[in-house]
Amino acid sequence: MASSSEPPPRLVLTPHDSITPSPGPVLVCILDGWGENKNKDEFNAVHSADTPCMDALAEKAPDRYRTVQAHGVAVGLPTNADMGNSEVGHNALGSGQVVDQGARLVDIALETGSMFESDGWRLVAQAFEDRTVHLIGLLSDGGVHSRADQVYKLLRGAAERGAKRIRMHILTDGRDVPDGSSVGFVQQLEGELSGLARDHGVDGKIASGGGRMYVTMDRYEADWGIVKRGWDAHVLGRAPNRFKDAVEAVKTLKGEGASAKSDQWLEPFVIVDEEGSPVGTIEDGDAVVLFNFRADRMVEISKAFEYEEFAAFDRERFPSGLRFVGMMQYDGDLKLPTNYLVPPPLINRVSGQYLVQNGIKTFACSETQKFGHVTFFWNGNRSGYFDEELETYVEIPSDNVPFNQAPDMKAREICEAGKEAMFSGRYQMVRVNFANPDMVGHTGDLQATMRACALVDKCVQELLDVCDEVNGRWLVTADHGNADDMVQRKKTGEALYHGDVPLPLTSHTLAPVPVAVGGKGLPEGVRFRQDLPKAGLANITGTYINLLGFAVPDFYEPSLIENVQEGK
Ligand SMILES: O=C(O)[C@H](O)COP(=O)(O)O
Ligand SMILES: [Mn+2]
Ligand SMILES: [Mn+2]
Repeated sequence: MASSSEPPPRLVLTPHDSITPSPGPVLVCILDGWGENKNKDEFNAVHSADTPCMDALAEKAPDRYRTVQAHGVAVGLPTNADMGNSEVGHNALGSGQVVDQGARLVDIALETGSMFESDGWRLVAQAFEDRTVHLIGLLSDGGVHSRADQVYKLLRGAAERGAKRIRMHILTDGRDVPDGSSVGFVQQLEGELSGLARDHGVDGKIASGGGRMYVTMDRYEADWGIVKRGWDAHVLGRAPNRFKDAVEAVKTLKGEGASAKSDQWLEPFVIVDEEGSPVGTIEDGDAVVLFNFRADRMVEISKAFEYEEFAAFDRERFPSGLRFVGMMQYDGDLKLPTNYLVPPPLINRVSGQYLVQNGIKTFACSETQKFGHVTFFWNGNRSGYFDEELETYVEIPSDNVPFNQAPDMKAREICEAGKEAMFSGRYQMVRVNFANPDMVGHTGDLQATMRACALVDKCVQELLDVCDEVNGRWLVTADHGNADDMVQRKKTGEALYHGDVPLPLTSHTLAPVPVAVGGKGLPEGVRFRQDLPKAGLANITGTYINLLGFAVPDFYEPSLIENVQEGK
């Protein structure tokens, strides 16, 4: 994450030797969470939905259709058991590079101990003697925003180095991990805290929490009310639900049977002592550590803790002298937060920098929930424009509802904006992201997700038609799987049921994702190379740079395409 204050590198694109500049715009279309899963039963919403456009891309032009890896080490994650996600996926799509991502960098900082020698850690350590250390974040082993094993190592590191009083503020998951798993994670954390009391005499307690989609972890300013609920619970010790015990809190708020709430949406709670006082409000001089490594859902809460001037909601009390750190610096341009434990991935010379330095005009659009994906993540975790003259970013406001209740989301509006941008003749590159397969997929609602996939397929067809009409070239792909598997499975692949109800899968998948290229403006001889069977998302950057008519910068992963009728 470099800052825009660095002198910009001089980045020159050279013409491709056989693919001429595109006569019309190059459309890059991201279907968020649309995997190509080999398991094609009724729980694969991509497969089960009516998707004539994507089906035809695969069937009618097989040498212009393939899949690429979107998970694990191919996108900079620690292991191939790690599913892909929007952050690492869009980083790769926008930068043409595979970099070690947050999850891996934190693992390394814990293994080598460098985390405990960082300036950020020294700041936290100032609170060990006579103040409280608060840890706030997503409690699960999803590995998308955080990992419980890293949190436990962090806790032990603090205890071994003299922390005396620790309070945990936990967001329950059920989105990157199965719904219902949060009780187990809370029990596990309680076990860790008991171990710290036994081995190091640490007074450690869970102090507050709530579901990640309802408390604290908003993103892209979709709904600041979510962050306020978190502030009230974590800092002020105020929530509509008060319990003496965190396991009881999560079990009760979740409820049972048909009216059970998803872990993602639990109401905020605080833990109180025998007298009814909150056990862990955040006070002057305390240390606060946000333990998520991923940025998007930590930016707003970071602003609430860091900015003295702050208007998004009334904080009522702003503790003074806080020792506030993030697991990482979440926004390099804003330098937010100022203090952090692990330096974030450095993603330099991203495609957006190349495009503006070569005068290419770009249009990027999505709805709020994915807006930062096609801008901030795409640009290597940089907020703002590289060049406002050459770039137009359009955000369509998302609804604030569970998306199975509105599975169309803003697909139609995004489609219209993309068409208009192509018709306008103002842009050489138009990129859009459709949020539906991912956001509806995360609800675990199979029918709604099928509807979402069918609508997105229609929108893609409309965009491709317009792209052809204006003599453009197009590339359709996705950032990771999600909608392609909507059920939890046994190791053998069979669906798991509770009684006769299938157990929903709300998380992403390990599936590869489709890539299709085409367009009236594309030379006939362009097709996918056969020699890159293990290609991943980072290979797509060079591919759209070729579609624009340029050669791929040397240090980027190679392009997926070749022109077998050179000069035509
Ligand atoms: O934050 C989320 O919504 C999920 O944890 C991951 O989804 P995304 O990576 O597609 O944003
Ligand atoms: Mn995504
Ligand atoms: Mn997702």
